[in-house]
Amino acid sequence: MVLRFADTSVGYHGVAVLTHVDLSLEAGQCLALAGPNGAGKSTLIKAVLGLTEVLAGTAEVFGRTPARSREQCGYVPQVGDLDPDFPVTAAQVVLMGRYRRIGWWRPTRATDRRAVTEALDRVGLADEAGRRFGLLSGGQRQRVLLARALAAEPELLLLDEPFNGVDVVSQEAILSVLRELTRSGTALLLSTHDLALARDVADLVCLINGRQWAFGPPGEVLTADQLRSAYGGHAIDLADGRTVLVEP
Ligand SMILES: Nc1ncnc2c1ncn2[C@@H]1O[C@H](COP(=O)(O)OP(=O)(O)OP(=O)(O)O)[C@@H](O)[C@H]1O
Repeated sequence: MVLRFADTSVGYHGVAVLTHVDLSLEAGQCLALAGPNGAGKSTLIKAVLGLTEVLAGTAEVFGRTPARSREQCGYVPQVGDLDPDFPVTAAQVVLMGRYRRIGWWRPTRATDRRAVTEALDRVGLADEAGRRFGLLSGGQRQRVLLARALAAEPELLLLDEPFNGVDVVSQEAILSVLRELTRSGTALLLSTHDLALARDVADLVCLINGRQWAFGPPGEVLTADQLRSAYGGHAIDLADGRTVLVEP
C-alpha cells in the first residue's frame, strides 16, 4: 500500500484545516484531489511529504510515517511558487532532482547527466536543455519541474495543480508522461480544480473542502449531489446531465 490515511486531520500550529481524511492508494494508481480554493489540497500533499502536522488519525506512506518515506516520494510544486529569475538552465534544474542520490557536493557522473537528458526527453524538452529556466513558457517550466521529479525516480509522485496556466501542448505532454508512469507502477497524487480532467486521468478521486466529502472512483465521487455538498451549493445541474460549478 502506498498511502493509507484513516480518519486523519492535518493542519498548522495545532489547528486542523482538513479533517476526516480516509483514503488509500496502491502502486500504479492515480488519485486526484479535488475541491475549491482553500479546501486543503496543498495541505494534504504537504502532509504526505511530512511537511504539515498530522493532528489526529493515521497517516501512512509506504507503511511508515510520512517523514520516514520522504526518499520514495517526488514532488512537483506549482510553477508559480518558484522565482523565474533564478539564473539556471533547464538542465541544471533537472539535475537538482539527482542531488538526493549523488549529494549536492559531489561531482555529477555520466549516469546523472544521462538521467537528466532522459528526463528532459520524456517531457519533450530535450532541445531546451541549455535554455535559461526563467525564459521558458509557464507550461515548459512546469514540464521542467516534472522532469526534475522524474530524474529522482520516485515511487510516489505528488503534483500540486500541474495543469494550472499550462497550454494544451504542455498539458498533453504532462498527461502522456503521467499515463506512462502509472503503467510502469508509479503511484500519483495530484491536486486539480479541473473536474473533467480528474475524471479523465484519475483512477480515484478524493473530494475535499475542509473535510473529506467523498473518496472512490471518479464516476461515484463526481456526482451532482457530492459536488453540491463539497462546494457548498455552488453546483448547478444542466439539462444535458452535466454539472457546472459556480464560484460563490
Ligand atoms: N502555512 C500555513 N499556515 C496556516 N494556515 C495555512 C498555511 N497554508 C495554508 N493554510 C490554510 O489552510 C487552508 C487550506 O489551504 P490549502 O492551500 O491547502 O488549500 P488548497 O485547496 O490547496 O487551495 P488552492 O486551490 O487555493 O491552492 C486555508 O484555509 C489556508 O489559509
